[in-house]
Amino acid sequence: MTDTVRIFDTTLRDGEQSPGVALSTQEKLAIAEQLARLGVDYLEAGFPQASPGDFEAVSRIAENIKGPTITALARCNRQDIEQAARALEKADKARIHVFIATSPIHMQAKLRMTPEQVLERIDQMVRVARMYVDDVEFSCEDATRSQVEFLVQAGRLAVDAGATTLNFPDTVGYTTPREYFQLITHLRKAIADPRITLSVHCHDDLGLAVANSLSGIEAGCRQVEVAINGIGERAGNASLEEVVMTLTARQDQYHVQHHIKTQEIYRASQLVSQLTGMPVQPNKAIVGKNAFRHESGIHQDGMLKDRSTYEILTPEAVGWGMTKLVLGKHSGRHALRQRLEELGLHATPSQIDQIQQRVKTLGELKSDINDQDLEAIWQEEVGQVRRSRNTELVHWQVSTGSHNRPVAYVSVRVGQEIREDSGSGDGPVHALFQAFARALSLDHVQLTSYHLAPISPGEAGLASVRVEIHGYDCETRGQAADSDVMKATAVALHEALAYLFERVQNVVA
Ligand SMILES: CC(=O)SCCNC(=O)CCNC(=O)[C@H](O)C(C)(C)COP(=O)(O)OP(=O)(O)OC[C@H]1O[C@@H](n2cnc3c(N)ncnc32)[C@H](O)[C@@H]1OP(=O)(O)O
Ligand SMILES: CC(C)C(=O)C(=O)O
Repeated sequence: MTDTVRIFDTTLRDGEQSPGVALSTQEKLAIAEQLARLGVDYLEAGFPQASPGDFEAVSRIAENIKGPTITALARCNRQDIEQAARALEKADKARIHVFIATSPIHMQAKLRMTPEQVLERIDQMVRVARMYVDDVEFSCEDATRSQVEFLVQAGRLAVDAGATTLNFPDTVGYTTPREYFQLITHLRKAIADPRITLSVHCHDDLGLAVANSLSGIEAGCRQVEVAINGIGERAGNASLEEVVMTLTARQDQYHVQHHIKTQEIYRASQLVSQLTGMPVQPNKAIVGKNAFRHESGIHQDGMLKDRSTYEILTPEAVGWGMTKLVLGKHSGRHALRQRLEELGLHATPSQIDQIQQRVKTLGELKSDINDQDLEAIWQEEVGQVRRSRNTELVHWQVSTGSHNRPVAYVSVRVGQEIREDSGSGDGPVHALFQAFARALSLDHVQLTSYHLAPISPGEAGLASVRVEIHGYDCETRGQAADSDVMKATAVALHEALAYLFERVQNVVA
């Protein structure tokens, strides 16, 4: 029998706890689709009790994403667990993940509970979770600063109450590989129940999250909790790509299998970076821009003679450099369909027509359309990051220069009605924002964030624009990609303001 480590992805839960990150439901669905394609075993979709938005996102993912077991986080209280169960109702495979802190500092200072009260709560709440699902994970938050015998007690109690996975997180990134190995080895022997999966969840405060996770696996954990690009609370979580590729490249050391389709890693990394607005550092292992680039002469000479002189992994293994056909303005539908299929992206004939128009327009500016360009276009035309169809951006125009104040004019269709207006501002983005706000009669709105990032290199490469708008007691976001930065800005502003407009209309109606 093969020994398999289950990959539990928490990009959409702990990953979204990264300061400055707030994903919309559509963006979470787009990431969840890619995580399913990647082959993660468990997909932690969120914390439904945290907000109505989180609840909606978990529910939509549970309903629409097939393959992984969809997981929702809950504190050890009845409301959180019931809310998680409601959000997971439509999932084919569901898990509730309940947690409570077990370290003296967390119990005393944060929970204000005695150890006995914590144990009682674990027993009660794991039982409540089991009333809703058969698959319950229990986590001892701050396990690595907890007393070992208390962890044993908590773990045994959770198992007796029905937990099927026990997770011992290094919540504050405090442990070291050797210490964690010893802790997990002790817990495995003391709890000794072959029906239970032990799990690790490591944070990167000391830069040891991946090393500690691998230590946990060596000590017998068969679930590892990770996030794409290592995003997460504070310094982040162990990165999925680093853990998975270490297990892959060093089979000789770890002797375990996993279910990840490694060729999907690079795409997942790009999508998460684009939608969260968190760039990947160039020297990041596996997915950084420089991860497979060789600069110095001696290295290049070695590479030309035999790639394995300086490459322990091939870029193709993680989905880099798979392009076989060069797409551009002369490409036809066949080539386009084939490339999309190679990338695992499905589109109907009419969607292919729309994508082809976008590819041709971009091809006028850029000689070869790479996979990142194509995926960004697909996401907008077919994928989950598609535009609202209730209002339509008909026309936009912006003018700026050294001697005139930027002015913008926009025209938007709302149902049968065409609404037009103009605006001026300190810069062209502000002018466009004003024009849209006036056209949609949105008086109390503020542009709180504007983020511009290149998607693909080169002068005419696609750029992604993300905006955040505050108004009417709500934060909305818009995102668009285009080689024309102002066009991407107009589409993103329209998307965010159209959402607010529809919300205000619904409230009034
Ligand atoms: C290690 C981790 O990553 S844990 C997950 C962290 N994720 C989040 O916090 C998600 C976002 N959080 C939120 O939206 C909010 O904190 C909410 C909705 C969950 C709770 O909001 P509030 O009710 O306003 O409480 P607040 O966040 O201020 O305090 C947390 C409360 O939960 C209690 N609590 C914390 N963890 C647990 C737990 N695992 N089980 C039971 N109670 C807990 C705290 O003791 C505190 O209780 P108190 O109000 O009686 O003092
Ligand atoms: C809820 C748990 C698993 C967690 O996120 C942590 O301890 O870091």
